[in-house]
Amino acid sequence: ESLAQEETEPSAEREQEISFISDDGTGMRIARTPSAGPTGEWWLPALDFANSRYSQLDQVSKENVQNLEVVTTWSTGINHGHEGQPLVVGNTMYVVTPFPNYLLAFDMTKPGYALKWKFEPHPDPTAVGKACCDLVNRGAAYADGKVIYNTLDNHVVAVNAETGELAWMTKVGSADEGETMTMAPIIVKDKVLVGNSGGELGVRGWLKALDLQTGEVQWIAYNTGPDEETLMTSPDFKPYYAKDQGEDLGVKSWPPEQWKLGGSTVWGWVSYDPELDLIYYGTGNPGVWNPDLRPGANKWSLSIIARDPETGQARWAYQLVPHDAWDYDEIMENILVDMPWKGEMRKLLIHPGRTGFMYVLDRETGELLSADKYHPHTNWASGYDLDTGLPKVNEAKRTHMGQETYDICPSSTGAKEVFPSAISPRTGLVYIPAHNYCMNFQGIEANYIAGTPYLGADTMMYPGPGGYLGELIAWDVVNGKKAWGIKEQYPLQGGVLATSGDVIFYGTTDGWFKAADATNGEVLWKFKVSSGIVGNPMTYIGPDGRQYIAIYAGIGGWIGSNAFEKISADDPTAALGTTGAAANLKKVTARGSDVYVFALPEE
Ligand SMILES: O=C(O)c1cc(C(=O)O)c2c(n1)C(=O)C(=O)c1cc(C(=O)O)[nH]c1-2
Repeated sequence: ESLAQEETEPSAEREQEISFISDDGTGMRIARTPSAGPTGEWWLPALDFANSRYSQLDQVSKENVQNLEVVTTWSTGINHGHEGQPLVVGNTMYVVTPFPNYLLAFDMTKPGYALKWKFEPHPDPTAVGKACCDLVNRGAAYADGKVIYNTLDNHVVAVNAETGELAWMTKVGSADEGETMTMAPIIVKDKVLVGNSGGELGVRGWLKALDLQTGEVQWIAYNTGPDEETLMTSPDFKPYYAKDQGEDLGVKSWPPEQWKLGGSTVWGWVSYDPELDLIYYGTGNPGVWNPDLRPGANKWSLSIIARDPETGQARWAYQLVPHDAWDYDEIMENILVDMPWKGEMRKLLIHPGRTGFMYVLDRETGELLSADKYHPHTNWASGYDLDTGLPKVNEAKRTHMGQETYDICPSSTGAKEVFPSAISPRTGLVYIPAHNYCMNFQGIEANYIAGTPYLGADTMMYPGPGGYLGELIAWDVVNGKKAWGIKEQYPLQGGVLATSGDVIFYGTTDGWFKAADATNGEVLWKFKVSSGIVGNPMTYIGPDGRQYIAIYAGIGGWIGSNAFEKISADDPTAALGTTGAAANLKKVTARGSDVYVFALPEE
């Protein structure tokens, strides 16, 4: 009896620390742990491990949001895409810039937020030529007195949050091989979790865990290759669907040796469920884009993988799209909530897919509970078979070598990009920053040369039907349908914040920062910032007890780089084929590098 007690104690202890944010109206609940920081601060990229981007702050509400004013602004001086979001720890705000990846610390107790220090990691400029999609960075995470983030040249850096001194730095990838890093780490207990970019250069995707204290690599989970290397050897590894079961699928689902160039990178978001003690992430496109050069399912590209953070061993894996023919990276955010589902409380994983489908899974088992089109023009598949977990592919839209396939929706840029959604337990809605593009796609020959583009496709993207390029879609999870949407002339390439004041914040690529009513989508306030927005809004309580809202203004990223002077609007294949979709961004915005902070007027 005493033995059993001992065994259950650690997890019981863990669970005691977990609190839940909930709302009686929807029955939705979101786990929060002390390691996500106190209410009013912002320690993790997505605020919490659930990737909810839902703040409990309510001083700014739908009744008063129209009074928001600028409190302070400053320029980071780096004119590339400002993705991600600041962190707030105590009275300090931390900002990571695009390459050369400065970390700036601002003293929020000083008027105008005086700079406390600037950390310069001096990344190797070789990485600049390897990044597919501008020189972006999606932010930092805080734990144990350290601010931790990735540099474009594949270093994970931990900086003393107080002094700005380097605590440790670990090189985890090789720019010579085409690897870069743009994603924001999360810190689970004593492990820092990071992933690589380079799916367009034939790299092999991975997730690595580093020791929070020393920066030493604890485990590496590749997303292609033998089970030994994908860490799928545990008896607890139980993929839900037959199609995902079997030995060494990360080798056998590829032509010989192709898995070594198989992409499936991790450049998006990682989630963690402290109760189940599992991490979740999505993987990118298989290398090479041309599907005829890699017959097979190409595991584990376009998959959602659940792992034990301690060992890295996989618990389940579900491939959303076998044998991708459209470059649909599925590194999108996985939002973890518990919710009544068909009369029963379920532990859900919500994944707004690049494919245009909203995937809802049971995150204990990896079972697909629903997959509904949230992008109305999605035509590469008609739906999903929930018994097999397979998409019902429209073969007329499957791309091939030497053959142009026309009018595929959505395009490779997806029905949404990496820019993250938010969820609100008060409304039961997921707020998705979506866009509306279709494409023509042709597979072509590709030769692998380490560290150079390895695409094997000509793509041309253009606006989808309807006369709009962006839409903030409020999606009713349980009923599997759109509740409402806010159409935007330009593509949405920034994240969303939801608050318990029932306000949704988001930014547009033409530089409008907007607040909308979370219940019905009425735009309540908007402010024109200096440059297009590709960052994610965040909120916190300042030293004076007031609620503040921060956002970056600085156009960039893949689609956003069409605003850069060097991209020719006359070349439809420039910016990886997106100029047809976004060339006119140049007319409405230009490069920027600003942080904006807003608040209600002082009483
Ligand atoms: O396959 C990859 O490794 C990889 C990496 C990245 C990146 O690191 O930013 C992007 C993409 N793919 C990609 O497909 C894509 O659409 C994209 C857009 C952006 C952006 O910041 O706007 N990055 C990336």
